[in-house]
Amino acid sequence: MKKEHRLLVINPGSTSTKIAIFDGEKPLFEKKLSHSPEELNEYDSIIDQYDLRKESILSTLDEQGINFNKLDAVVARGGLLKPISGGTYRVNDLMIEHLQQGYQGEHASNLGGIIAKEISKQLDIPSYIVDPVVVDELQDLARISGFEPVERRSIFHALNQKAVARQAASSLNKSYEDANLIVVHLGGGISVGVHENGKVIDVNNALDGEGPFSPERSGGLPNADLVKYSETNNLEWKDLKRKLIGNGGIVSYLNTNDGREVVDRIESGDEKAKLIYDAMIYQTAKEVGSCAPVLKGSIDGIVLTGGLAHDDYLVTKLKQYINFLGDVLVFPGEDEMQSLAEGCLRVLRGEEPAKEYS
Ligand SMILES: Nc1ncnc2c1ncn2[C@@H]1O[C@H](COP(=O)(O)OP(=O)(O)O)[C@@H](O)[C@H]1O
Ligand SMILES: CCCC(=O)OP(=O)(O)O
Repeated sequence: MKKEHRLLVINPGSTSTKIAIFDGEKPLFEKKLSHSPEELNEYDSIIDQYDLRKESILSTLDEQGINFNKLDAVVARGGLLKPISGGTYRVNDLMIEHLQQGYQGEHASNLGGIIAKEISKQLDIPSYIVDPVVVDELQDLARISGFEPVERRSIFHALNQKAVARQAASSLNKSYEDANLIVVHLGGGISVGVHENGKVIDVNNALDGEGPFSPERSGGLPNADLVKYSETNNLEWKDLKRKLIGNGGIVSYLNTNDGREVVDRIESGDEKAKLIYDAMIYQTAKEVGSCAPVLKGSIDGIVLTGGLAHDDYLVTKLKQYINFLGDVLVFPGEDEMQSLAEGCLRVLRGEEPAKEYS
Protein backbone atom coordinates (compact mmCIF):
# COMPACT_ATOMS: atom_id res chain seq x y z
CA MET A 1 0.00 0.00 0.00
CA LYS A 2 1.22 3.52 -0.88
CA LYS A 3 2.57 5.39 2.14
CA GLU A 4 0.53 8.49 3.09
CA HIS A 5 2.24 11.84 3.59
CA ARG A 6 2.66 12.65 7.28
CA LEU A 7 2.23 16.33 8.19
CA LEU A 8 2.72 18.59 11.17
CA VAL A 9 0.01 21.28 11.11
CA ILE A 10 0.45 24.49 13.13
CA ASN A 11 -2.25 27.13 13.61
CA PRO A 12 -1.40 30.04 15.90
CA GLY A 13 -4.53 32.10 16.72
CA SER A 14 -5.03 35.06 19.02
CA THR A 15 -6.14 32.93 21.99
CA SER A 16 -4.54 29.56 21.20
CA THR A 17 -2.00 27.55 19.22
CA LYS A 18 -3.60 24.53 17.60
CA ILE A 19 -1.39 21.66 16.45
CA ALA A 20 -2.04 18.38 14.69
CA ILE A 21 -0.36 15.42 13.04
CA PHE A 22 -2.06 14.17 9.88
CA ASP A 23 -1.52 10.96 7.94
CA GLY A 24 -2.91 12.00 4.58
CA GLU A 25 -6.36 13.48 5.30
CA LYS A 26 -6.59 11.59 8.59
CA PRO A 27 -5.79 13.42 11.84
CA LEU A 28 -3.72 11.17 14.14
CA PHE A 29 -3.34 13.69 16.95
CA GLU A 30 -4.83 17.17 17.61
CA LYS A 31 -4.35 19.53 20.51
CA LYS A 32 -5.36 23.12 21.28
CA LEU A 33 -2.84 24.92 23.50
CA SER A 34 -4.77 27.83 25.07
CA HIS A 35 -3.07 31.11 25.99
CA SER A 36 -4.60 33.43 28.60
CA PRO A 37 -4.37 37.26 28.20
CA GLU A 38 -2.07 37.30 31.29
CA GLU A 39 0.35 34.85 29.66
CA LEU A 40 0.43 36.80 26.37
CA ASN A 41 0.63 40.22 28.03
CA GLU A 42 4.11 39.25 29.31
CA TYR A 43 5.37 39.92 25.78
CA ASP A 44 5.88 43.33 24.16
CA SER A 45 4.99 42.09 20.71
CA ILE A 46 3.54 38.98 19.11
CA ILE A 47 6.83 38.12 17.43
CA ASP A 48 8.32 37.91 20.94
CA GLN A 49 5.92 35.00 21.62
CA TYR A 50 7.99 32.88 19.21
CA ASP A 51 9.82 30.87 21.91
CA LEU A 52 6.69 30.40 24.05
CA ARG A 53 4.62 29.08 21.15
CA LYS A 54 7.41 27.01 19.55
CA GLU A 55 8.46 25.40 22.84
CA SER A 56 4.86 24.56 23.76
CA ILE A 57 4.43 22.89 20.34
CA LEU A 58 7.67 20.90 20.61
CA SER A 59 7.12 19.80 24.21
CA THR A 60 3.54 18.69 23.47
CA LEU A 61 4.71 16.63 20.49
CA ASP A 62 7.51 15.21 22.60
CA GLU A 63 5.08 14.18 25.37
CA GLN A 64 3.02 12.40 22.69
CA GLY A 65 6.10 10.51 21.50
CA ILE A 66 5.77 11.90 17.96
CA ASN A 67 8.64 10.76 15.74
CA PHE A 68 9.74 13.93 13.89
CA ASN A 69 11.76 11.92 11.40
CA LYS A 70 8.58 10.47 9.94
CA LEU A 71 7.26 13.91 8.94
CA ASP A 72 7.12 14.81 5.23
CA ALA A 73 6.17 18.50 5.55
CA VAL A 74 5.11 21.22 7.97
CA VAL A 75 2.13 23.42 7.12
CA ALA A 76 0.92 26.49 9.00
CA ARG A 77 -1.64 29.27 8.93
CA GLY A 78 0.03 32.28 7.38
CA GLY A 79 0.05 35.83 8.54
CA LEU A 80 0.05 39.48 7.60
CA LEU A 81 1.95 39.32 4.32
CA LYS A 82 1.21 41.45 1.24
CA PRO A 83 -2.35 41.05 -0.08
CA ILE A 84 -2.28 37.82 -2.14
CA SER A 85 -4.58 35.36 -3.87
CA GLY A 86 -5.67 32.18 -2.09
CA GLY A 87 -3.74 28.90 -2.33
CA THR A 88 -0.76 27.00 -0.92
CA TYR A 89 2.52 28.92 -0.74
CA ARG A 90 6.01 27.56 -0.11
CA VAL A 91 7.59 29.37 2.86
CA ASN A 92 10.50 31.28 1.34
CA ASP A 93 13.01 33.82 2.65
CA LEU A 94 11.02 36.89 1.56
CA MET A 95 7.96 35.50 3.32
CA ILE A 96 9.94 34.96 6.53
CA GLU A 97 11.25 38.53 6.30
CA HIS A 98 7.71 39.92 5.86
CA LEU A 99 6.28 37.75 8.64
CA GLN A 100 9.03 38.88 10.99
CA GLN A 101 8.52 42.56 10.23
CA GLY A 102 4.71 42.17 10.14
CA TYR A 103 4.25 43.55 6.62
CA GLN A 104 0.59 44.43 7.28
CA GLY A 105 0.76 44.39 11.07
CA GLU A 106 0.91 41.97 13.96
CA HIS A 107 -1.10 38.78 14.43
CA ALA A 108 -0.30 35.37 15.90
CA SER A 109 -0.52 33.81 12.43
CA ASN A 110 2.75 35.64 11.57
CA LEU A 111 4.40 33.02 13.79
CA GLY A 112 2.89 30.14 11.78
CA GLY A 113 5.21 30.34 8.78
CA ILE A 114 8.21 31.24 10.92
CA ILE A 115 7.83 28.26 13.28
CA ALA A 116 6.97 25.93 10.39
CA LYS A 117 10.14 26.98 8.54
CA GLU A 118 12.32 26.56 11.62
CA ILE A 119 11.07 23.03 12.34
CA SER A 120 11.15 21.97 8.68
CA LYS A 121 14.68 23.31 8.20
CA GLN A 122 15.99 21.05 10.94
CA LEU A 123 14.25 18.04 9.41
CA ASP A 124 15.18 18.99 5.83
CA ILE A 125 11.55 18.84 4.67
CA PRO A 126 9.42 21.57 3.00
CA SER A 127 7.11 24.03 4.76
CA TYR A 128 3.97 25.76 3.46
CA ILE A 129 1.20 28.15 4.38
CA VAL A 130 -2.36 27.93 3.01
CA ASP A 131 -4.97 30.69 2.46
CA PRO A 132 -3.37 33.22 4.83
CA VAL A 133 -5.32 35.97 6.61
CA VAL A 134 -4.39 38.45 3.82
CA VAL A 135 -6.23 36.68 0.98
CA ASP A 136 -7.62 39.63 -0.97
CA GLU A 137 -10.57 39.33 -3.37
CA LEU A 138 -12.23 42.66 -2.54
CA GLN A 139 -14.26 44.38 -5.23
CA ASP A 140 -12.92 47.86 -6.02
CA LEU A 141 -15.94 49.57 -4.44
CA ALA A 142 -15.11 47.92 -1.12
CA ARG A 143 -11.57 49.32 -1.05
CA ILE A 144 -12.77 52.92 -0.73
CA SER A 145 -12.75 53.99 2.92
CA GLY A 146 -14.06 57.56 2.66
CA PHE A 147 -10.67 59.17 3.35
CA GLU A 148 -8.24 58.97 0.43
CA PRO A 149 -4.96 58.26 2.30
CA VAL A 150 -6.58 55.26 4.02
CA GLU A 151 -7.56 52.22 1.95
CA ARG A 152 -9.73 49.40 3.30
CA ARG A 153 -7.87 46.07 3.52
CA SER A 154 -8.89 42.41 3.44
CA ILE A 155 -7.71 40.81 6.69
CA PHE A 156 -9.88 37.99 7.93
CA HIS A 157 -10.25 34.29 8.73
CA ALA A 158 -9.80 33.40 5.05
CA LEU A 159 -8.87 29.75 5.62
CA ASN A 160 -11.92 28.85 7.69
CA GLN A 161 -14.35 31.16 5.90
CA LYS A 162 -13.49 29.56 2.53
CA ALA A 163 -13.58 25.98 3.89
CA VAL A 164 -16.90 26.45 5.66
CA ALA A 165 -18.44 28.37 2.73
CA ARG A 166 -17.68 25.37 0.47
CA GLN A 167 -19.37 23.00 2.94
CA ALA A 168 -22.37 25.32 3.27
CA ALA A 169 -22.73 25.68 -0.51
CA SER A 170 -22.62 21.92 -0.88
CA SER A 171 -25.29 21.47 1.82
CA LEU A 172 -27.44 23.89 -0.23
CA ASN A 173 -26.80 21.72 -3.32
CA LYS A 174 -24.78 24.49 -4.96
CA SER A 175 -21.16 24.83 -5.96
CA TYR A 176 -19.21 27.47 -4.02
CA GLU A 177 -18.67 29.30 -7.31
CA ASP A 178 -22.45 29.62 -7.78
CA ALA A 179 -23.42 30.57 -4.23
CA ASN A 180 -24.00 33.91 -2.51
CA LEU A 181 -23.22 33.59 1.20
CA ILE A 182 -22.57 35.78 4.21
CA VAL A 183 -20.04 34.01 6.44
CA VAL A 184 -19.60 35.03 10.08
CA HIS A 185 -16.43 33.73 11.81
CA LEU A 186 -16.88 34.12 15.57
CA GLY A 187 -13.44 33.60 17.10
CA GLY A 188 -10.95 35.66 19.09
CA GLY A 189 -11.65 38.17 16.31
CA ILE A 190 -14.91 38.35 14.36
CA SER A 191 -15.02 38.62 10.56
CA VAL A 192 -18.16 38.87 8.42
CA GLY A 193 -17.47 38.15 4.75
CA VAL A 194 -19.60 38.53 1.64
CA HIS A 195 -18.91 35.50 -0.61
CA GLU A 196 -20.27 36.15 -4.09
CA ASN A 197 -19.73 33.37 -6.64
CA GLY A 198 -16.64 32.04 -4.89
CA LYS A 199 -14.99 35.38 -4.10
CA VAL A 200 -14.94 37.32 -0.83
CA ILE A 201 -15.83 40.67 -2.34
CA ASP A 202 -16.22 42.52 0.97
CA VAL A 203 -15.26 41.74 4.56
CA ASN A 204 -14.52 43.74 7.69
CA ASN A 205 -10.83 43.97 8.56
CA ALA A 206 -11.12 41.70 11.63
CA LEU A 207 -7.81 42.82 13.07
CA ASP A 208 -7.45 46.56 12.67
CA GLY A 209 -10.63 48.13 13.95
CA GLU A 210 -13.50 47.37 11.62
CA GLY A 211 -16.72 45.53 12.33
CA PRO A 212 -18.11 44.23 15.62
CA PHE A 213 -16.11 43.95 18.83
CA SER A 214 -15.03 40.41 19.68
CA PRO A 215 -13.64 38.46 22.65
CA GLU A 216 -10.32 40.29 22.43
CA ARG A 217 -10.68 43.17 19.90
CA SER A 218 -12.45 46.49 19.97
CA GLY A 219 -13.72 46.40 16.39
CA GLY A 220 -14.70 49.80 14.91
CA LEU A 221 -14.80 52.70 17.39
CA PRO A 222 -16.03 56.32 17.18
CA ASN A 223 -13.01 57.95 15.43
CA ALA A 224 -12.85 61.33 17.13
CA ASP A 225 -13.36 59.93 20.63
CA LEU A 226 -10.63 57.37 20.03
CA VAL A 227 -8.15 60.03 18.89
CA LYS A 228 -9.03 62.21 21.93
CA TYR A 229 -8.62 59.22 24.27
CA SER A 230 -5.24 58.45 22.75
CA GLU A 231 -4.03 62.07 23.08
CA THR A 232 -5.35 62.51 26.62
CA ASN A 233 -3.55 59.35 27.73
CA ASN A 234 -0.39 60.12 25.77
CA LEU A 235 -0.50 56.81 23.94
CA GLU A 236 1.70 55.94 21.00
CA TRP A 237 0.20 53.65 18.34
CA LYS A 238 2.01 50.60 19.74
CA ASP A 239 0.44 51.19 23.20
CA LEU A 240 -3.00 51.90 21.80
CA LYS A 241 -2.79 48.80 19.60
CA ARG A 242 -2.16 46.62 22.65
CA LYS A 243 -5.28 48.01 24.26
CA LEU A 244 -7.53 47.56 21.23
CA ILE A 245 -6.22 44.25 19.87
CA GLY A 246 -5.67 41.56 22.49
CA ASN A 247 -7.07 43.62 25.35
CA GLY A 248 -10.06 45.19 23.60
CA GLY A 249 -13.60 43.86 23.21
CA ILE A 250 -14.83 41.50 25.95
CA VAL A 251 -11.39 41.48 27.63
CA SER A 252 -11.61 45.24 28.24
CA TYR A 253 -15.00 44.94 29.97
CA LEU A 254 -14.83 41.53 31.64
CA ASN A 255 -11.11 40.70 31.78
CA THR A 256 -11.46 37.37 29.96
CA ASN A 257 -11.18 36.28 26.32
CA ASP A 258 -13.00 33.02 27.01
CA GLY A 259 -16.57 32.88 25.69
CA ARG A 260 -17.32 29.87 27.94
CA GLU A 261 -16.42 31.86 31.04
CA VAL A 262 -18.71 34.70 29.94
CA VAL A 263 -21.58 32.25 29.40
CA ASP A 264 -20.98 30.75 32.89
CA ARG A 265 -21.04 34.25 34.38
CA ILE A 266 -24.31 35.09 32.61
CA GLU A 267 -25.84 31.83 33.86
CA SER A 268 -24.86 32.73 37.42
CA GLY A 269 -26.65 36.11 37.13
CA ASP A 270 -23.81 38.50 36.17
CA GLU A 271 -25.73 41.44 34.58
CA LYS A 272 -22.63 43.17 33.22
CA ALA A 273 -21.45 40.01 31.48
CA LYS A 274 -24.90 39.70 29.88
CA LEU A 275 -24.95 43.32 28.68
CA ILE A 276 -21.49 43.05 27.07
CA TYR A 277 -22.09 39.65 25.46
CA ASP A 278 -25.48 40.81 24.15
CA ALA A 279 -23.83 43.96 22.74
CA MET A 280 -21.27 41.84 20.86
CA ILE A 281 -24.11 39.79 19.37
CA TYR A 282 -26.00 42.99 18.50
CA GLN A 283 -22.98 44.53 16.72
CA THR A 284 -22.37 41.26 14.85
CA ALA A 285 -25.99 41.25 13.67
CA LYS A 286 -25.62 44.84 12.43
CA GLU A 287 -22.50 43.84 10.47
CA VAL A 288 -24.40 40.94 8.86
CA GLY A 289 -27.21 43.35 7.98
CA SER A 290 -24.73 45.68 6.28
CA CYS A 291 -23.69 42.81 3.97
CA ALA A 292 -27.22 42.16 2.66
CA PRO A 293 -27.27 45.13 0.23
CA VAL A 294 -23.83 44.10 -1.11
CA LEU A 295 -25.57 40.99 -2.47
CA LYS A 296 -28.64 43.08 -3.33
CA GLY A 297 -30.61 40.78 -1.04
CA SER A 298 -29.84 37.68 -3.12
CA ILE A 299 -28.59 35.55 -0.22
CA ASP A 300 -28.41 31.75 -0.41
CA GLY A 301 -27.42 31.40 3.23
CA ILE A 302 -25.83 33.00 6.27
CA VAL A 303 -23.16 30.80 7.80
CA LEU A 304 -22.10 30.98 11.46
CA THR A 305 -18.75 29.45 12.37
CA GLY A 306 -15.81 29.77 14.83
CA GLY A 307 -15.49 28.84 18.50
CA LEU A 308 -18.33 31.08 19.72
CA ALA A 309 -20.76 29.37 17.32
CA HIS A 310 -20.69 26.45 19.80
CA ASP A 311 -22.69 28.63 22.19
CA ASP A 312 -26.47 28.09 21.90
CA TYR A 313 -27.26 31.35 23.70
CA LEU A 314 -25.26 33.38 21.15
CA VAL A 315 -26.54 31.46 18.13
CA THR A 316 -30.19 31.77 19.24
CA LYS A 317 -29.89 35.53 19.90
CA LEU A 318 -28.01 36.22 16.69
CA LYS A 319 -30.57 34.27 14.67
CA GLN A 320 -33.38 36.38 16.14
CA TYR A 321 -31.77 39.46 14.56
CA ILE A 322 -30.78 38.00 11.17
CA ASN A 323 -33.22 35.17 10.40
CA PHE A 324 -35.32 37.45 8.20
CA LEU A 325 -32.40 37.83 5.75
CA GLY A 326 -32.18 34.13 4.83
CA ASP A 327 -31.43 30.60 6.05
CA VAL A 328 -28.88 30.49 8.85
CA LEU A 329 -26.48 27.50 8.77
CA VAL A 330 -24.28 26.77 11.78
CA PHE A 331 -20.83 25.14 11.49
CA PRO A 332 -19.40 25.48 15.02
CA GLY A 333 -15.64 25.60 15.57
CA GLU A 334 -13.40 25.66 12.58
CA ASP A 335 -12.06 23.37 9.93
CA GLU A 336 -8.71 25.07 9.69
CA MET A 337 -6.48 22.11 10.59
CA GLN A 338 -8.11 19.87 8.00
CA SER A 339 -7.99 22.68 5.41
CA LEU A 340 -4.29 23.28 6.06
CA ALA A 341 -3.55 19.57 5.71
CA GLU A 342 -5.58 19.31 2.49
CA GLY A 343 -3.89 22.40 0.97
CA CYS A 344 -0.48 20.89 1.71
CA LEU A 345 -1.47 17.44 0.37
CA ARG A 346 -2.65 18.92 -2.94
CA VAL A 347 0.88 20.23 -3.46
CA LEU A 348 2.74 17.14 -2.17
CA ARG A 349 0.63 14.91 -4.42
CA GLY A 350 1.31 17.14 -7.45
CA GLU A 351 -2.38 18.06 -7.87
CA GLU A 352 -1.46 21.75 -7.90
CA PRO A 353 1.84 23.64 -7.87
CA ALA A 354 2.95 25.46 -4.73
CA LYS A 355 2.70 29.22 -5.22
CA GLU A 356 5.80 31.36 -4.78
CA TYR A 357 5.49 34.46 -2.57
CA SER A 358 7.22 37.34 -4.31
N1 LIG B 1 -18.69 26.17 23.76
C1 LIG B 1 -18.31 27.45 23.72
N2 LIG B 1 -19.12 28.41 24.23
C2 LIG B 1 -18.75 29.71 24.21
N3 LIG B 1 -17.57 30.15 23.68
C3 LIG B 1 -16.74 29.23 23.17
C4 LIG B 1 -17.05 27.85 23.15
N4 LIG B 1 -15.99 27.19 22.57
C5 LIG B 1 -15.07 28.14 22.23
N5 LIG B 1 -15.51 29.36 22.61
C6 LIG B 1 -14.84 30.65 22.47
O1 LIG B 1 -14.51 30.94 21.11
C7 LIG B 1 -13.38 31.83 21.08
C8 LIG B 1 -12.26 31.24 20.25
O2 LIG B 1 -12.71 30.84 19.03
P1 LIG B 1 -11.72 30.13 18.00
O3 LIG B 1 -12.45 30.17 16.69
O4 LIG B 1 -11.26 28.82 18.52
O5 LIG B 1 -10.54 31.13 18.15
P2 LIG B 1 -9.34 31.79 17.46
O6 LIG B 1 -9.93 32.95 16.75
O7 LIG B 1 -8.45 32.17 18.60
O8 LIG B 1 -8.74 30.73 16.57
C9 LIG B 1 -12.91 31.96 22.52
O9 LIG B 1 -13.48 33.10 23.10
C10 LIG B 1 -13.48 30.69 23.15
O10 LIG B 1 -13.63 30.82 24.54
C1 LIG C 1 -6.20 38.39 11.43
C2 LIG C 1 -7.56 37.87 11.08
C3 LIG C 1 -7.74 36.45 11.54
C4 LIG C 1 -7.98 36.40 13.01
O1 LIG C 1 -8.43 37.35 13.62
O2 LIG C 1 -7.74 35.20 13.60
P1 LIG C 1 -7.97 34.84 15.16
O3 LIG C 1 -9.41 35.10 15.48
O4 LIG C 1 -7.61 33.39 15.18
O5 LIG C 1 -7.05 35.68 15.95
